[in-house]
Amino acid sequence: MIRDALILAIDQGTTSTRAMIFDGFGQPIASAQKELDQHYPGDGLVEHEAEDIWSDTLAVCRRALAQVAVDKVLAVGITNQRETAVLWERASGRPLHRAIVWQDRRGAPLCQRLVAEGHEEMIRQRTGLVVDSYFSATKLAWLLDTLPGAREQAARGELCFGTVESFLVFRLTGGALHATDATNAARTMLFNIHTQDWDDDLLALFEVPRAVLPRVVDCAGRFADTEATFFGRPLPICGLAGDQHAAMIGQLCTEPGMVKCTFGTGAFILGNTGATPLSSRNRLLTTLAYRLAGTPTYALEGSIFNAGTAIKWLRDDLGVLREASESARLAAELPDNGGVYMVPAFTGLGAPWWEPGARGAILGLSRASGRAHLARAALESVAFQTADLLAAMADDGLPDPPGLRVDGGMAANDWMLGFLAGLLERPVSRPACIETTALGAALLAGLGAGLYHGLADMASAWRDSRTFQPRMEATRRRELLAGWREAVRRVLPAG
Ligand SMILES: Nc1ncnc2c1ncn2[C@@H]1O[C@H](COP(=O)(O)OP(=O)(O)O)[C@@H](O)[C@H]1O
Ligand SMILES: O=P(O)(O)OC[C@H](O)CO
Repeated sequence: MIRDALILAIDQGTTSTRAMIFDGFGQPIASAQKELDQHYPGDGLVEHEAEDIWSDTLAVCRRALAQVAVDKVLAVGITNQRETAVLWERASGRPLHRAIVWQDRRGAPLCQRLVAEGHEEMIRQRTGLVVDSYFSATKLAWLLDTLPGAREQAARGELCFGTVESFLVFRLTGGALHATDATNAARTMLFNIHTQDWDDDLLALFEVPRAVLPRVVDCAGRFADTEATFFGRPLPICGLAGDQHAAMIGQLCTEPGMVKCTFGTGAFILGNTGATPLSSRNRLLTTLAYRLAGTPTYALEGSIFNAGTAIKWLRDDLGVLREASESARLAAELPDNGGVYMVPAFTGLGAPWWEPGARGAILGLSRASGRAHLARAALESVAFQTADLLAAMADDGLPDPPGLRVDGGMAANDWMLGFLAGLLERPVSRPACIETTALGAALLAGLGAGLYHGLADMASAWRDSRTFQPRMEATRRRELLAGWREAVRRVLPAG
């Protein structure tokens, strides 16, 4: 094995674009990052400039590659914010509209119609998803309905739809490859997770012509080379996965019952269910953990739409925090939460409520409440939502997880992880490399390039850095969870 080979991982996230270079042992060698501009053109609307996504990706890759010998780079792995929909011209590569971001709720009326018409159960059975505007299908339908002539052009094969990795692959290969991987496809609400193909009935329901859709590939393989002009020489693209699925790989959650949670803008908990797609009675999603050599491994997922956003909001909009990390110190200053709860439903509530109409609230304020209470309430809200989802997974039959593996920008917060361990009554482990999403993309690319011979061969890439043990009294836990449930009840629409 040539472990001195390097892998370039591209992690195109909601708030930033990163390029990281790893060695064959999963050690980070170089990185570069750029914040991505967010556009909020109206209530519940969230967009990104697809051209920014592209130019930022090129820029960070070049900056990271400048720190290493490019001839040692064996392969490229790409991972991405999922569900975000891009529609572009096949001939020119020009996007027809800003990318519609996963948090965007403009598809909600169409979702309501589909539910009213009785399609919910069929959609759930085939895609594993709850009917919600989070997924790409209603975003694509909106684009095809809104842009003049788009549906006809799409039917003639003149347009390409893709999630962000698909757009990047298209651009990086100079338009040679229009592909998506199975994990990203599984988030569109157009893909049948059992047949592993686009579903004709769903395409008919959303009036999406097959010609606009990318080819669906595995998460690892030799897909295509980047154009030589971008990085000085062609680099083979060998790994593709949605960011939460890449994090499953980066966290080495490769056995049934293993669970990871990534705390970024949102928070996403995935539990590996092996070869079996478990059907949830708690409105969790059935999704792919990954697909290798044509064989899907399934997962249950709970999606929290707003996690780090709450901290970012306190910092950028209210000016309550100077730095995101200050939230840990402030939370630790208080003996308890003082009865203050925050429900950060800025763009509705995700699993298990799926309530696009819910909006955020801060409850229980008194004259004694200060900025420390706000910081603590924001951090606690993320832990409460995580606890709700793990309880739902256990109820759905996921084997009892020994602990939780965490990563993402917010996993740097020791106070939150300690609180979470107490709430879950389980150890919470943070690996040495919390950039597990990028690591997962690199490992998949290494697998596709033949650097690793299988998942077991990658096991040494995961190293524990700190495990937070549960230390919370049972009565306290019960009181806190009761306070949280009451707060959620107050933001859910009546009835
Ligand atoms: N020490 C911290 N404590 C709490 N939240 C943090 C901390 N550091 C970063 N965050 C939050 O984490 C988010 C960034 O995480 P990241 O994984 O980079 O996000 P994404 O991949 O979704 O763009 C931001 O919303 C930020 O507010
Ligand atoms: O960009 P992130 O890391 O917040 O992840 C976004 C998710 O993939 C949305 O489903």
